[in-house]
Amino acid sequence: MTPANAPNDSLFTRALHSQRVWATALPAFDPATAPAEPVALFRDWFVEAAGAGVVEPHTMHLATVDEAGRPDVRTLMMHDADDRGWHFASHATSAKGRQLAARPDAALGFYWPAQGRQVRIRGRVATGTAEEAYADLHARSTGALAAALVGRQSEPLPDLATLSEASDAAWERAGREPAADVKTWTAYVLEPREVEFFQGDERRRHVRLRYRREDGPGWTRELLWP
Ligand SMILES: Cc1cc2nc3c(=O)[nH]c(=O)nc-3n(C[C@H](O)[C@H](O)[C@H](O)COP(=O)(O)O)c2cc1C
Repeated sequence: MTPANAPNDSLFTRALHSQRVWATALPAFDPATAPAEPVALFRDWFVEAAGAGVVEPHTMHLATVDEAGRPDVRTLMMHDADDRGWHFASHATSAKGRQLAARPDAALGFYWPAQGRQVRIRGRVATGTAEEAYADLHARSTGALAAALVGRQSEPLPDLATLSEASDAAWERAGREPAADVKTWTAYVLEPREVEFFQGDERRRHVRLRYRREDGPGWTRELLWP
């Protein structure tokens, strides 16, 4: 540690050491009452997270691997969760798009701190049709369309002025041409093989319930040591 870093390091250390998890009243979770299908439980927990005021409960982490097997992760918006799986959208030409095209195995993670709840999902990502991508692109705000119209996601950007110019042009076009298409915009669905629900507990007796399925339709359920 150099002297120049000392004040910042001590602020950092104090801030870090003052943090707590599972220090509030948390809901009880009885796995014996859990439904046979994980998506039903996920949808219940999502409604409860939104109702409890969890900030942006629809954001999730998507983990992929690149062609060399190196993991990558980023935050995305969940667009739906249904019998097919967990839906999201992005550019096929982005890093994640290229990684998923080469290796469609992926994982998602949600964390809802107000309730001490985590959900982890593993499976394969299927690519939706062009019609699904178009519908997704136009289901949301002008800002979402403008952001997609900017394109070139994950390419190196020479400077912020270049982004500002491209963004202004995209906002202008999104307003003038609300039906504009973005060919690289792609709808994806992660089809789950494993879904784990984690209910945190103040005394660290966390409850973990994992659903698993192979190729058949039914799910098996098992508890895991925390
Ligand atoms: C809260 C939040 C939501 C995001 N939602 C999306 C999204 O739905 N789709 C998307 O392509 N990128 C989204 N991003 C940006 C991604 O995290 C990421 O920067 C981008 O997709 C490029 O990732 P890649 O280089 O791994 O492909 C979001 C970022 C944040 C912080």
